[in-house]
Amino acid sequence: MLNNREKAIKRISLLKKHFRPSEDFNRELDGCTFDFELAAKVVRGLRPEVHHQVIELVDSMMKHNNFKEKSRAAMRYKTNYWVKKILMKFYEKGIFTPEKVIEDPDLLNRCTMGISFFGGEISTKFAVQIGLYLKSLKNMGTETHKDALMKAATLEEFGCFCLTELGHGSDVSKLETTAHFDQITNQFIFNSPTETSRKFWIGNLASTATKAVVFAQLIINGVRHGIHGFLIQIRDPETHEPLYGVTIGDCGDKIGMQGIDNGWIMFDNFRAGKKALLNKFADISPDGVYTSKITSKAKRMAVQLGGLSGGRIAISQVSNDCALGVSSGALRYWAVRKQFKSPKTKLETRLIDYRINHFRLITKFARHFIQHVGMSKITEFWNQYLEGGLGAENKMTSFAHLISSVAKSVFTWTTFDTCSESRQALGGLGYSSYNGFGQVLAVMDLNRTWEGDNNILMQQAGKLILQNLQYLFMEKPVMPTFDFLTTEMPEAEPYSKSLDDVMNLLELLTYRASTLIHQTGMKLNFAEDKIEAWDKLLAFNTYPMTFAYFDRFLLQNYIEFLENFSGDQKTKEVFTLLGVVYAQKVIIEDAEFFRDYLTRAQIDDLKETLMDNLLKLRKEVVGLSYLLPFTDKMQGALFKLDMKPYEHFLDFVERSERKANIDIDGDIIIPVPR
Ligand SMILES: Cc1cc2nc3c(=O)[nH]c(=O)nc-3n(C[C@H](O)[C@H](O)[C@H](O)COP(=O)(O)OP(=O)(O)OC[C@H]3O[C@@H](n4cnc5c(N)ncnc54)[C@H](O)[C@@H]3O)c2cc1C
Repeated sequence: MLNNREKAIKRISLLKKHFRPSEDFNRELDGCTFDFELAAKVVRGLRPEVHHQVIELVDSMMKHNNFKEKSRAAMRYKTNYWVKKILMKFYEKGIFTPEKVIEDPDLLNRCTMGISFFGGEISTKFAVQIGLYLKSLKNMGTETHKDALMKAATLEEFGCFCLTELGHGSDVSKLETTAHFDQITNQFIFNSPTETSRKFWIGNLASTATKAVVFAQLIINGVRHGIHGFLIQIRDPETHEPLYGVTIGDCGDKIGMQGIDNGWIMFDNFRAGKKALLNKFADISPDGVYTSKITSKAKRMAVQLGGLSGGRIAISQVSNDCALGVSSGALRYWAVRKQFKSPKTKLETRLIDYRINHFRLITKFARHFIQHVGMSKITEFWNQYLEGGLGAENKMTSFAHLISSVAKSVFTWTTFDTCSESRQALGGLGYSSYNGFGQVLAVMDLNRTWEGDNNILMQQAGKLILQNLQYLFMEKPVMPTFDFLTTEMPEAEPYSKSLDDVMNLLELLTYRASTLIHQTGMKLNFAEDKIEAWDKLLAFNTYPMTFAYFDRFLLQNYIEFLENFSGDQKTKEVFTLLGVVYAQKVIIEDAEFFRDYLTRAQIDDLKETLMDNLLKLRKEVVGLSYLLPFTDKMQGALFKLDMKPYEHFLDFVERSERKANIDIDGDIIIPVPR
């Protein structure tokens, strides 16, 4: 029988040819009480096998993680190079086919997001080409646009997704770009009437794309029909020059994502044929009459853009993976790094053995682990929604929007926070670019803004949560995950059950979610000026309610995961402990809410229990960090799986000195002026 250490070595050896672990690795893995192989199988099973295949294939293709020492131009060149190389390899190996990508662009989008640690730019470029451009052609286009779909899937044509303008990003109903239909020539005439109507921030636009999906106000005979999507050629396929009537520029330097060519575009009486309209949800008849089954402009826009929220699911996944990877790496480093002698043992203490550090990072690791399990359920919901087809009649539409919005907000906010704490956890060495934090923090920062700014998404999610309360009073069925809600607000009464039991913790989180939903609903209902009240209630009512709903959902889902786990008792205990720590921290952070249920003494006891639980987790957590599907090339220099941080870090530093003017993987020489 292999012990945990040997099982872990066997698994890592599959990814890494010569895995020679340090003594620290041996000690940490020997200390774990759970069954490594079983737990790894369970964690891996949370994702379709193709996710792992993609990571393993890309891992085998890369020489090094691309830590940046490159110019913007070199980064862009490398990004395009790798996107093409990786996709063609997927096709060659049969992991995907162009037809499969067209059929299920969300799957490729999520899989390629999973490789973001090889380079955030590479996965973002896939997201722009597949998750935005190809998917909008699929969702909004018809037979007419089939050819462009195939060219997008094979990368014969690169495209971009032009929604945001300089003046408006969140409120896209106010976009200013116009598309007048000219009935005489049967053409659309595109214009950017103001400076603020310039499409801005558009990925792939500055130098890559020849085609664009452009969102503009459709105007026929002076009548405005709202925002519609159009597919247009923007550059000459031979010369790559912008077409007549199109001006394209570069958005310039950014605080990250240098490998993505974000650009701006303006139109001056640019003409495109009638086929440019992506006409699944609206069309123009041969005699120039506008037709659409969806009568409301707002609904039409929501349906057109709705399917794109799959990008939010992918961002949620990649963010949480990143947080798990980074916090795991920091915990491994802490298991090696020592500072200060213990007055008791007279030996230097490992950073991971300080109790404050348990609180700093093990609590975060636990949350991201619970979110990791939650992600699998959220993806399941998303796939159910897609099965219903896009359109106003799909009953899952509102729920899909709710769950993707709140997941994206919570996962990206918690990830940014975890990355920042992990950077600090590495002390001064965390500031070296070879540990990847510059890139990671920049990307995770961006994830909070694009695909819908988190604050906007929280408002939209809040509205949809409250809709469920209304449904209950109207005796209509509620959305999935709202079974806990009733027309009665829970009575607040002293709670005497154990706070170290995951089911009891769920009970408390259920009271909290249910009470906050009722309280917010009531305040809005009784407000004289509902618009004013909505704005005022966001900070102390709607946001806390939305977080509370999601915290509860995550725990409920995690308990289902535990109930379905059929392995040994010890492994189950460790998994349970993660859930308990997650929920205890949530309750302590919102002790103010629980004051009607829990006395001050109970909260103080809970804090002690949490610290004791963290101590128990301390001996498991480094082993747990190896369960996750991360490969060595994804890790920063200090995070390597063999737990020899100084060796790897110095290797990076020395290589960088030797090759100060050479790209880290030795491919491009960047001339240094002498
Ligand atoms: C690197 C990068 C790449 C991008 N790529 C693309 C792309 O390929 N295609 C594309 O179309 N777009 C792209 N975007 C644009 C991105 O989607 C938008 O920036 C984003 O949706 C936010 O819009 P905004 O910048 O207009 O912010 P704003 O809407 O101006 O928001 C600014 C702040 O105001 C807050 N706010 C706004 N409205 C309200 C309100 N009602 N109540 C309270 N607070 C509010 C927001 O929460 C935010 O914090 C990209 C952006 C970046 C930075």
